[in-house]
Amino acid sequence: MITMKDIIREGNPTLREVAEEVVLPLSDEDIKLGEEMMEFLHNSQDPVKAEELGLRGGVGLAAPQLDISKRIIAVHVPSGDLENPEPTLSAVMYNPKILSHSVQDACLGEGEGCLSVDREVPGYVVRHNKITLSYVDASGVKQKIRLKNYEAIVVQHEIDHLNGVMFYDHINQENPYALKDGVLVIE
Ligand SMILES: CC(C)(C)[C@H](NC(=O)Nc1cc(F)cc(F)c1)C(=O)N(CC(=O)NO)CC1CCCC1
Ligand SMILES: [Zn+2]
Repeated sequence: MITMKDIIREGNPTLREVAEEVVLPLSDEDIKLGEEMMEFLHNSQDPVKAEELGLRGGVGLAAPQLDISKRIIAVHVPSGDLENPEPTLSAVMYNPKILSHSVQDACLGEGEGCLSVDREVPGYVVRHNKITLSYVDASGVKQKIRLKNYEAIVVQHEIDHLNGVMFYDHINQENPYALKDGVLVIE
């Protein structure tokens, strides 16, 4: 079972590598890894388990964060209201690829953090507001989906990890809260 000790932190060179595409058909090993990554996200969002296991509440995870330089990500975005337990996005994605994106950019009003970064790095992380994404799912089926707003931000944050990019690479050094006209701030 994945816990925080399995997650590498900034400074580990693996976080700056470009990860390798996963070979298809998916191996049992890669399928199992995806399941474990999703289990981590579920556990991390369960107050009892997160407390027991000392987990930070995670919404996404990329294989390079486990020191495995493969193009695998897991995302689990809760719906946000307790009545509706259905997550708005929950998927293990193999070889995810952004096919196209909106001209419209967006950022989280709160800025971003990272499970591999044990410090606050303030500032806006400007990303695409909408993306069209292809990936292979855990059943080996090629999927093509469109995402926007928070879900799109999460997936872009995870795909960055597959390309050795950290969220703070996007922050404007001169003025971390500088915003070009028209960037949507997502609260
Ligand atoms: C770094 C951390 C603060 C833990 C961040 N979570 C988060 O922003 N909020 C959150 C946590 C939940 F459990 C459920 C929920 F809906 C929201 C996160 O998981 N990531 C993922 C990560 O580090 N992947 O490598 C960072 C987010 C910043 C923007 C998108 C992902
Ligand atoms: Zn991260």
